[in-house]
Amino acid sequence: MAFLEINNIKKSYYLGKEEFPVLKGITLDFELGEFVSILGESGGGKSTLMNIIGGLDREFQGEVKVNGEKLDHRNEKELDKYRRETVGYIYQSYNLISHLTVLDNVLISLDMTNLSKSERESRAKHLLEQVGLSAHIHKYPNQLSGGQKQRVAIARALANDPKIIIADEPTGALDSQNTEEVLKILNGIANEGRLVITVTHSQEVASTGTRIVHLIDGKIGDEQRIRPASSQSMTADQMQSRKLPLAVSFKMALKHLKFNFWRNSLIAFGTAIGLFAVILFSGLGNGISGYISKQVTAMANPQVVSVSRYSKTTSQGPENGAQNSRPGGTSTTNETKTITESQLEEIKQLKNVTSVERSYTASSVTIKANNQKEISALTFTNWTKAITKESLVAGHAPKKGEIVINKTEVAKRISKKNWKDVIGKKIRFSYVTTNKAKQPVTVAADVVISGIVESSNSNMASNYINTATLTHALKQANVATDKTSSVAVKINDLDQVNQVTKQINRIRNQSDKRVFKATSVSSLINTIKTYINLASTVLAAIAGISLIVSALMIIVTMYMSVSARTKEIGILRALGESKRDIRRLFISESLIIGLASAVIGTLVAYGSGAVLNIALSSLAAFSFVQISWINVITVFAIALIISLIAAVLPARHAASVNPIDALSAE
Ligand SMILES: Nc1ncnc2c1ncn2[C@@H]1O[C@H](COP(=O)(O)OP(=O)(O)OP(=O)(O)O)[C@@H](O)[C@H]1O
Repeated sequence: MAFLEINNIKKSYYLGKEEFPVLKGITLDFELGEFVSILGESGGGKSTLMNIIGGLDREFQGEVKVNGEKLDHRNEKELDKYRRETVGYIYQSYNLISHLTVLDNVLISLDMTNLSKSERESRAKHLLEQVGLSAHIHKYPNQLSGGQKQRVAIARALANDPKIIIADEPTGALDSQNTEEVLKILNGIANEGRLVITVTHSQEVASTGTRIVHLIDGKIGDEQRIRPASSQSMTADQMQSRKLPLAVSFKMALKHLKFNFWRNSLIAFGTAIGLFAVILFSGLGNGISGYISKQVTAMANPQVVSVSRYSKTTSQGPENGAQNSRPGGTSTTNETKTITESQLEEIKQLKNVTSVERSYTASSVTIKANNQKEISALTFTNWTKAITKESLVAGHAPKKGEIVINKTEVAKRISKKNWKDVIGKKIRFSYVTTNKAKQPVTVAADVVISGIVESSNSNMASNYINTATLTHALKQANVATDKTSSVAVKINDLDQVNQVTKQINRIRNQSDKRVFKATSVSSLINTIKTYINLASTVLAAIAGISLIVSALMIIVTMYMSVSARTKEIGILRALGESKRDIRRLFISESLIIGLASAVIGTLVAYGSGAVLNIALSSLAAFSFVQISWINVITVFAIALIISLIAAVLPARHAASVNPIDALSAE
């Protein structure tokens, strides 16, 4: 039984409906140790026959039997394995992969074997030494002569220790000296006990083999035995083939990206711009919301809810004490509803409420320091838990008999330059209001300045007097202290603030009317944060549009890469790589570009964030750009998803290329 049998092979090409028969029933037997030359005129179907024998062509009639077993050419995976294990190719045009070194070109085949890394490398070096190329293993194909290239191709064809070597015009592009050397090597290969089948036009080449087969008009003409086949049998197979591991596809992708380093770096940079913008805008959003909540919580305690009476007409309820209301709950201009003791109790009973303080507001207040002019038209409120210590720029919160004054409104007017020195000074405040008998009275007291606040909100009362001191002065003037329009409600847990605020707002009286209007700073912060989030999301979305451009860029690059590398795809398929391996190769390339651009985008965003923070530090001692881990992870995820999506179509296209057409690509 012959090692390779081909029986009644028929193959036609079709142009439209017109049939062009090329092979018209070819039957041949081949033995191991033979060096068979197939001679025939140009266009006679020699390459077509080689593609069928080599397992590249699946569209034919007839059968190919290897070692007595029929090759199922309908089964693509079986053919991949056959090419990987049994066949080695040598072409007229060498078909080396230009971006891989000589050594790497030989290693591609070996990557599909079960040899260890060091075994693969030493075998590749050994094969290159056998063909006399030891000194050239780190060169790229374009740095070699034609004869050297063909010897690399021979070393590569032998790498996986195949039983069959198919050589399609192996000396067609070589001068006589190189031709002689290559023929010697091929004869040596046959003598080792392999089957060498070569296609040639040259009678000289043909006559160096063991047998010549003439192909005439799509059929076998005469056959000529020149000498007997080598009787040497091949040593038992040391190697077994394996599917190409993912890591190898990844490494090959890296090598190709390295080969076209600048072009690929530009693409990665282009993609990185969009990612950078997304990450920076998100970081800016984080920073600004952080800044605003810091500012707001510095102004007022977020754990305190300000409660006033609910009124439909004045739905803009007073915060932190009504501006237009007078202490004692009486008002000269407007009938503002006051909070009674029992209503205050009702709030006190609510869960999570730790204390309720009345908020007294005094307007048109006059103060006088020793030997100084009067300062008038001021607004005072009592110091409640709603006011934070952070709002103090100097001194401490007012204890009994003390007051905290506003920096610009009062302190600087008392002492322009040394405004901090006013702390400890005694002042007298006074204002006119109505007493319980609705008579105008003056409320006055001597107080010591304990601290200074800087209010950034001019609408807010910005001088704070100790509560006990104020109520004492009110009582002395016979002004009611149990009816105010506003109270400060302290809640024990920041997380409960919104819940309690809602609860207070839901309280209804006997006639089912809403009683209170509660506002908390945390709800204000939340509202502001929502707006900032919205703004930064819109900005990030705009940046996202540039990501679409990036994705298109990767798609175009990948498509260009596929068409520029059609031949490489053909070579890899001929070496036994499957469609899946080709797909993985291109997807890996795209993923690496995506990953690189995410790294670049993140680094540039961190860098420019730091620069922005320094530039903005004159505005406030705060980092306005705060890039979080979530931002970084999101951007990496976006980059990987984009590059994956961008690679899918080109990679599928690459995998679907017919290997024969790919090999004949220019
Ligand atoms: N994909 C194809 N579609 C249509 N016709 C084809 C195709 N490939 C080859 N042919 C035709 O089939 C015939 C045989 O081609 P093949 O390449 O096998 O010849 P060959 O004997 O190897 O020629 P040469 O010695 O010039 O390389 C030629 O006439 C060629 O034009």
